[in-house]
Amino acid sequence: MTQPDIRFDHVGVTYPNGFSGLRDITVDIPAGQMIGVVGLSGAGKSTFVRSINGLVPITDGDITVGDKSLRDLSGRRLRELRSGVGMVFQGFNLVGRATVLSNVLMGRLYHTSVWRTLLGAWKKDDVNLALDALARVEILPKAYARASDLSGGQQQRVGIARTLAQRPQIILADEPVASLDPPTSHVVMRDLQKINAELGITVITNLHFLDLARRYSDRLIGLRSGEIVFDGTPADADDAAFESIYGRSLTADDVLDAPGHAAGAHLGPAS
Ligand SMILES: Nc1ncnc2c1ncn2[C@@H]1O[C@H](COP(=O)(O)OP(=O)(O)OP(=O)(O)O)[C@@H](O)[C@H]1O
Repeated sequence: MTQPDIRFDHVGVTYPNGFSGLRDITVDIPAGQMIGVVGLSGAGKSTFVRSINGLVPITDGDITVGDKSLRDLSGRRLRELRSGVGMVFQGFNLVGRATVLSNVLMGRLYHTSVWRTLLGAWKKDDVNLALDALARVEILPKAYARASDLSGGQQQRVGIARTLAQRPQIILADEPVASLDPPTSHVVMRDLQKINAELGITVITNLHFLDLARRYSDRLIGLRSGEIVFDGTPADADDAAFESIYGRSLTADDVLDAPGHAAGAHLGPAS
């Protein structure tokens, strides 16, 4: 199956309260790229990422995923598009009292009849797919543990495995490491990078920390007030680029691995 390119054509998102989340975004994302979306809080990163699978409806322009237009896509056709676009969430979104394997099998829901889902009568192929996905993120031994008994990093890897079980062409990761400590953040980002490199799946990750975005992406898209103010390789992202994205110079709060930077700690006010 050919992987789809993603095209934003003059896309705008105006929320029901009139707030403009994205303005006139035109950008092409060829299949197979590993993209880091960066910007200040409120810049529109989540809106950008979530518009690609219709979680946030666009109000101007159009997004195409392969030959499918998201404009006015609803019902069965929207579900079909979403079946090829996996999503990884900041809060993992697992069912805590269910096993790891059951959570991963949820990635097969679109391809499974209601009676099989209700009875837990999963097809052997689907179970094998779920076990393979767990092996890929190196937590196969936890397949029969309760999801809530896992550490945050392990839970996020289950979230990634669930997405992989979906056999997606695109993975959208919305702040996937925001709840994790620095070493675990690197593990999860390496998983996403590996999946991109080995399976050719387009991965679009919205990240608060610039050093993570630079290290694990091959292209950075910088947003500010709902507009693209930077689009280039990590090597292009010099001080001037940071200033245009953040409207100020880089501070320790923008970097995960700043010296003495504990998880979630703030070294001082942003200048
Ligand atoms: N449902 C909504 N209704 C109204 N405004 C919204 C809604 N969702 C987001 N916004 C606003 O749109 C802007 C962009 O939000 P978005 O969540 O995309 O930013 P972000 O860059 O991901 O920021 P953060 O890192 O804080 O999540 C923000 O000003 C936000 O308050």
